[in-house]
Amino acid sequence: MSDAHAPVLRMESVRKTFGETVVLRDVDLEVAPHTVTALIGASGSGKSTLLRCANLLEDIDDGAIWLDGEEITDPRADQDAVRRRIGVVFQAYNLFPHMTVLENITLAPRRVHGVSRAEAEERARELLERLGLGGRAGEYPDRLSGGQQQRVAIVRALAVRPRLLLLDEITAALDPELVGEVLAVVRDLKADGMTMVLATHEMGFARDVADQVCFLDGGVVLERGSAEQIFGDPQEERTRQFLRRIVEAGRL
Ligand SMILES: Nc1ncnc2c1ncn2[C@@H]1O[C@H](COP(=O)(O)OP(=O)(O)OP(=O)(O)O)[C@@H](O)[C@H]1O
Repeated sequence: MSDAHAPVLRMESVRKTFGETVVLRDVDLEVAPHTVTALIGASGSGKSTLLRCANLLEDIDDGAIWLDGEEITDPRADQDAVRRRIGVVFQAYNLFPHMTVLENITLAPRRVHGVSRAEAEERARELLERLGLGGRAGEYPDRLSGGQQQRVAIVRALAVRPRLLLLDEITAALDPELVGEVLAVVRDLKADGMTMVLATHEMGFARDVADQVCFLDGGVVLERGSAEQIFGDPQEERTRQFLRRIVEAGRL
């Protein structure tokens, strides 16, 4: 697509069921280039499933999804090629314990993208430096803190130069004092213009960093808007209730 303003990701009327359970219903989403979309909502509201559908890790039951104007849910779409354009970071870092940081990061560029070892290592070292991990390339993951491991997982996702980055609760497994360093990385990536969709329980962070906030409730995007609007002037009672509970829990 040549239109610089066309959505990077678009979902239309997406429905996802697991057996009898409808997990996403009629989900519409548009993610503009160089923006951050935060998915918020109670546990089980469908945030992770939405991200997994966007990356084709889950098949959808109805609706359609486009990446850069190409319908990726079209059965003729090359799913592997689509996944190569989307970086994903999960709550669990999923680093290979028997590989060094550098090997973890260069695996996909070399094996999947056919990048030469020299080029893959150069890019990896550049990213490690940028994310404050210069000097860690030769370490094994278990020698790193949770926050450092998660930053390595982010570097690994960035190493293939993704068009879109999906971040699923990337701070959920971290000790509170390590959360900040990972969120700082997301802020930096936003400043660099990376397009991101993130599911998060870190409301303060969502309010600060997101251009668009979607509140999910029972698999429906019940309310969406700017961070200012959703956190400052929510229209739906369910959104107000959710945010009230967050405030009461001292998490906003
Ligand atoms: N593979 C699966 N099989 C059956 N049900 C599933 C599966 N994955 C998710 N679900 C169900 O789908 C619903 C939405 O789950 P999902 O993980 O997307 O929610 P979430 O908003 O990301 O929750 P959390 O904030 O706890 O991560 C839940 O009811 C969950 O039990």
